[in-house]
Amino acid sequence: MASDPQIDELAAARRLLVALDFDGVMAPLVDDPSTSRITPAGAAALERLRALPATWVAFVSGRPLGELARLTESGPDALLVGSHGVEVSIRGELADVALTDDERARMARLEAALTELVTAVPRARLEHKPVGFGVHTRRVEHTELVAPLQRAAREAADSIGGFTTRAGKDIVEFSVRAVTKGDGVRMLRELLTAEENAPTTVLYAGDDVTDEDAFAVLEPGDLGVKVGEGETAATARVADVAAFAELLSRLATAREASARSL
Ligand SMILES: O=P(O)(O)OC[C@H]1O[C@H](O[C@H]2O[C@H](CO)[C@@H](O)[C@H](O)[C@H]2O)[C@H](O)[C@@H](O)[C@@H]1O
Repeated sequence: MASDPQIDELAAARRLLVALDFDGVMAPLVDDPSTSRITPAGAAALERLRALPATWVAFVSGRPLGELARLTESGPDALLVGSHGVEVSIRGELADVALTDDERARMARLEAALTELVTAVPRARLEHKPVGFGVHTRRVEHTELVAPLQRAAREAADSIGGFTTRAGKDIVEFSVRAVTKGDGVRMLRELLTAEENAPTTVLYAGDDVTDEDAFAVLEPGDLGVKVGEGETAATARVADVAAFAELLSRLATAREASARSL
């Protein structure tokens, strides 16, 4: 759990960026990724934080940017990082991720290989992303088929070459770009700084291995919160999505009090 002094320190930050992973942090994991939603408690806490002065909320996700915007019901002012740091959108301005001919060709080869592999495993699913693919296995009933599928998918990517592979929760992902969520958090700091809103403090929360890249770029005074189990460089931990919504609510209450006392 984040301690009260940790929350109070965040609440008193001059300019606070709250940067959040989506799946497994704001939205509970579900079988069908298109139905994921932020919990009502999490949404209420975010609304309170967004209403505060010098406070920004951003999402940093492995999801494609367009889908992230839809699922988070983001408006034109949103700060969004999608595709594990590759796609960045700040207040509707979208950094271009035009694929090179070589990247396009390698993706086409991998798509053909993964389609064949996934089709052979009942209830496995291939997710198409702007710069890669995800091989989903959450719904596979014959669990003994999962490891061989994931191994064959990795081998296919390795034999084509130039892919970054990430293991997530019931998913293996392949990207033609090596950019990380850490790059995404750095980019958010830079873009807000260019608007003269440089965050003095960052709260980052994540539940997966890919979030470790973001924890790694946090600076003294920032806070990393790991949601759930697993090794982490984050200095605070909560049990699950509900506990993290509770943390955000505590932060909103403390920051509202600190805003009133200014
Ligand atoms: O960085 P995140 O926001 O945590 O996104 C990571 C991946 O999330 C999605 O997959 C995961 O969530 C699904 C819905 O709960 C679940 O069915 C799946 O098993 C999880 O791996 C998403 O589909 C991926 O594109 C994201 O990279």
